[in-house]
Amino acid sequence: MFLGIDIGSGGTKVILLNKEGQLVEASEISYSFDVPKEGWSEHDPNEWWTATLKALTKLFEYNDPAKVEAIGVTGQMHSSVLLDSQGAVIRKAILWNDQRTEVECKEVLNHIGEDKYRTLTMNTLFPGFTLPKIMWLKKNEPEHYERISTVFMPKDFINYKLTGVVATDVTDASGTGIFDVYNREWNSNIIEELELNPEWFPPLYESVEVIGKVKHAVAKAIGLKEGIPVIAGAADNAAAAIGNGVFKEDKGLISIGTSGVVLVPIKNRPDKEFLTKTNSSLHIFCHALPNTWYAMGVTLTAGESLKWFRHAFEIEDDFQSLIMKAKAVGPGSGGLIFTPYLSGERTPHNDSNARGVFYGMNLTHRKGHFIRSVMEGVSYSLKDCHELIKNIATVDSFVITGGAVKSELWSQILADVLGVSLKKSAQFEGPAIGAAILAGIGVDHWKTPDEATEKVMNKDLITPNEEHCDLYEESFTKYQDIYKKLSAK
Ligand SMILES: Nc1ncnc2c1ncn2[C@@H]1O[C@H](COP(=O)(O)OP(=O)(O)O)[C@@H](O)[C@H]1O
Ligand SMILES: O=C(CO)[C@@H](O)[C@H](O)COP(=O)(O)O
Repeated sequence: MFLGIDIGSGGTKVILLNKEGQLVEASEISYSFDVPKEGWSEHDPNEWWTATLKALTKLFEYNDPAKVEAIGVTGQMHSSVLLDSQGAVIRKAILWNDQRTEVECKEVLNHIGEDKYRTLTMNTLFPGFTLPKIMWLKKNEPEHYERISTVFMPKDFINYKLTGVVATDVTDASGTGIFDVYNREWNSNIIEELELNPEWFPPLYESVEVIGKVKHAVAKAIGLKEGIPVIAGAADNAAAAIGNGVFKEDKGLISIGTSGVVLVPIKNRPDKEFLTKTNSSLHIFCHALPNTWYAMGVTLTAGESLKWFRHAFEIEDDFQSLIMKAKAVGPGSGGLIFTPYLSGERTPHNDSNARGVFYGMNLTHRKGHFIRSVMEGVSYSLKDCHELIKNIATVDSFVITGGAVKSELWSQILADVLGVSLKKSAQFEGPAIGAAILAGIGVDHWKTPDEATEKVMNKDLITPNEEHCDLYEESFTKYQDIYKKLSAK
């Protein structure tokens, strides 16, 4: 069996995949990230490790850990884990949806030159990326900056706890802002220009490469056999794509987890000419198989918008009961429109000051209208991403994954808003499954992801309802107008 571990933003998920690619068991330990200030988000990496151990204890309650043959870890992207020279965590990780570094992004882009920076990395610099966080620390927390010995991502930290090896992979390095996505290597130009220490950035691997073996003490504590290989693993969106068989340009992935993404593999290696056709709010990153790349639009607060709504209004109902209330309301939520910019937005606005709005409230609106409008608003934001992706890739079909896939209504709303058929993944633990598949490839059990996924990818097809599509098309225009009218940009 192969073990997949996913350090999600809302919980750590662990899964076991058998050698036929079937999901044997899954377990999750949920948590929430800290929001110490408006626009900030942080999480203690040690909590991710504790959650991993707890989730594994649950997973192995009725499964034999000695049957695990390889391990793949994945996790949220960009969230900076900083270690000192003793391997201790210096401070809480600053997460992918943190917006504190708008000034540092501008400073870096001014220093290097915006066009040059984009050519060097294939991307613009978003506040959630790792580089501006390092620059922020230099200015605001010099006592922490001085202690930095390693900069890596959440899944790399778990790999380090498992193996003692400091490493990262090309998919996560892509989201640091210090990485040459075209050549799949650290960008020495940026490192030199910004006077960063090149030793902070770990040795690079392709996602499927083995970085080391589980340490004796850890193997003993979990009950694993001695010497189990751990692969480098991949960023969560790349892993989710692999877990859903999305690694060629014919198929795309849409995910609604804490964040929302629209992802398509790119046909050819992305070059300067490709960049001229590509909106700069899209991400161009290395994919999890050697010599492959993808383009991605990101909505920062997707599933998290519904979670926020539940907390903000102290609603006791679970997601299922909450969504029942939305079901009773017709498409369009009686004219109520929500913009999900609760922690700024990347695609299409790249605006850390964008904020959420409920627009069009009237005396007829009830709780169900608000819940449905949140689900619709998140879907509109993914339509914004989809529109930009359509300009650069022709994709025959999209698979939908993430926690929101548990809801039939949300999946249908998304199909109606986008006006495209969606294949709904049978499993919502896409990233963890993808990590386990990559582990299977890493130890030569499978050659390609579809050898693992073809038997298990039973996906329901969700076809859009044409009447609803027309209505949503009109609401989408109003949704876009809200940002245009209220934006401070
Ligand atoms: N039963 C459900 N119905 C609809 N949405 C759900 C349900 N359970 C969870 N979600 C949504 O899924 C999100 C979490 O998705 P998940 O993929 O687990 O996120 P992450 O990987 O970021 O931790 C929640 O924020 C919530 O909006
Ligand atoms: O920042 C991004 C992608 O660039 C996010 O997609 C994070 O990778 C978090 O993912 P989830 O926890 O929502 O899966």
